[in-house]
Amino acid sequence: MAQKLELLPAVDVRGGRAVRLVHGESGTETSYGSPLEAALTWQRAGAEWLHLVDLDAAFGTGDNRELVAEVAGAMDLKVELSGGIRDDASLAAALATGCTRVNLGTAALETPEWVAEVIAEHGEKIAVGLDVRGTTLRGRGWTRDGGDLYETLARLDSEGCARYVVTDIAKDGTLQGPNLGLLRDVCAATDRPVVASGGVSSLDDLRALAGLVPLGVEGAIVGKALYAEAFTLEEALEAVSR
Ligand SMILES: O=C(O)c1ccccc1NCC(=O)[C@H](O)[C@H](O)COP(=O)(O)O
Repeated sequence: MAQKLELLPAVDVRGGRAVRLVHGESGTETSYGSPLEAALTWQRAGAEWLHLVDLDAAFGTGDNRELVAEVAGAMDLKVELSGGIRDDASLAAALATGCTRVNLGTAALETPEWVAEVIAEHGEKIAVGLDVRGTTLRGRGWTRDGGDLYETLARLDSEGCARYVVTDIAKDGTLQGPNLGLLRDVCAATDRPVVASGGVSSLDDLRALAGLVPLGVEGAIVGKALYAEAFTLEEALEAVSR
């Protein structure tokens, strides 16, 4: 039986609040209140995963480390933690939350030797976020160019990276649908599982992503669509359950 698509509802934290951004751009925030309440809402709705992002740490405008640790610690589900994890101290703090895995972004572009080391040391606990405009990677909270997607993917594959979280920044927070072509291309370029992120707007988008599971898409992060109540998480889980 084909594996079902995993769903990862997102809680992005900025200034202590759960927010959504458009194209990941600082200053486009819509606030949705308490991150803990949001996370508990997704957990109560049956989520198996939470995608938890410290946006301040990603942008270099401070951090929400204690709050993120509180949210991660309150969860019974699996947590993928992202945002500003770039060195031994931030990685240790992230892993100490008890999260299931962390998502490295900027570090994979700027300190590849360190990333190779932590992949070798932590294996499945490390995913790399490939955040792209076209086929150009972006780091530092998606504000700086960081090289070619496929060259970086080949390097990370050779270093044993366990999985990738692939975001088309042009789609993120826009409710315009995921970039299925990009996901197909990435899946064709790697045998590692891919988590799709950005742009999900409808249950049909989720069904389309579920159709890519045989190609290597393992999961889908869903943010804005849940906060905008385009559908409920229960409906989303049902839509990808078969
Ligand atoms: O994940 C990061 O490190 C990050 C850094 C800078 C800006 C945004 C960042 N993440 C955003 C997300 O992970 C979104 O929650 C996710 O792509 C959901 O997108 P959508 O469903 O389109 O709201």
